[in-house]
Amino acid sequence: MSVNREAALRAISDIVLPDGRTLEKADLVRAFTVDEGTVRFVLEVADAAVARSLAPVEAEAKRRLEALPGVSRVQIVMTAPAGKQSEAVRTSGAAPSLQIGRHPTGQAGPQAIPGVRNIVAIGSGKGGVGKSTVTSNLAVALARAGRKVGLLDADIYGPSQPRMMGISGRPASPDGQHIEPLHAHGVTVMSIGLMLKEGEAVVWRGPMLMGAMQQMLQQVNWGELDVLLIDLPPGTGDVQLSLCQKAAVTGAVIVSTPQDVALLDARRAIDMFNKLKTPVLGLIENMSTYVCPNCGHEAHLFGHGGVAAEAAQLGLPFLGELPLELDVRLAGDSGRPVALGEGATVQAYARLAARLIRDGVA
Ligand SMILES: Nc1ncnc2c1ncn2[C@@H]1O[C@H](COP(=O)(O)OP(=O)(O)OP(=O)(O)O)[C@@H](O)[C@H]1O
Repeated sequence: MSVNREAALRAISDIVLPDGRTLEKADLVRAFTVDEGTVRFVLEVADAAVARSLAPVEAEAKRRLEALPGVSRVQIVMTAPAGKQSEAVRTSGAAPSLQIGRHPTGQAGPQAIPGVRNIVAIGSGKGGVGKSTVTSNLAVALARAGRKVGLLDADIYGPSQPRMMGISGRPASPDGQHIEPLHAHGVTVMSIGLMLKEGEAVVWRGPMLMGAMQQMLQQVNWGELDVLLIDLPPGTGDVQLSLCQKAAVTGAVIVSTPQDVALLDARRAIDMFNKLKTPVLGLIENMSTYVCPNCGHEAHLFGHGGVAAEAAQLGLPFLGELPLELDVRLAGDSGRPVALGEGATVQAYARLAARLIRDGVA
């Protein structure tokens, strides 16, 4: 049996603070989530002294929540709002170094981003299958097809879009509240990697990731977009969860190589999106065929057709296959995605872009 979010929130709402207000009245609870028996939330406090005075409140909240049937774990993070982070406080992970903005705030449900017509998440079960490469090239192909495209690099554990799209430098925030995205190859780009010190995000836990994702979605000046592509980290973790909880995601595209092991992980990713009630728009086979640049011989290094077969079995659209080609990697490494040029791979990306436009999701 699992407890629902509202019941869990209700259980702590009337805890009385030292100043006589209830927890609900004081509005200190942020990013309250219940996930398979784990309750997590942030107690946002003014400074370290207030945090100390609230220790009994934290203990009481933990006690009450742990007493609820179906709750196996309670994680409470006490932290100061942005701008007060140096005085802070005690957290179960490091505070986000997005110095502008705020910690995660309560939100009724998934929200649209003003001006953004579609949000398409690009995911994969396994790392290294080419998800970021596909995202950058698809973004360029959609821009070449005349669409207004945004690209959010949410791969906090290995943000590669700055390199692939050829952008660098910390994005500006003239008002201290909103982040100005960068622009490259006709695409509006933001990477969480540009806002972090190296290695920082790896210690973050659920609430911190959630806050950072919320900022990337809602505080970046995305402008008018036909589609915002989101390059997710591989696997099925807190970023995916935060995204689908915070943003009205149009759907997810899954990238896989044809290998069985990659497909197995892709199935897990699909299962996660199904659980999060995010439609899966289809599957893409990357590194499908290798054409020798010298003799033109075709080889299938990772097998071929496995993703199409998997899509058919799952009753999902197969969106297309993309060849394994040296130029793809070289272009990615040089910051100029291969889709900016001409040739067979470029046409494959153009077909993929046309398909998403035709399906009304880009
Ligand atoms: N079709 C392709 N042909 C040649 N090289 C490719 C192709 N797709 C991806 N690569 C290369 O494979 C490597 C991994 O690709 P990429 O970083 O896009 O994968 P990923 O799934 O996003 O990985 P991560 O798990 O790190 O997020 C990169 O060096 C990239 O240039």
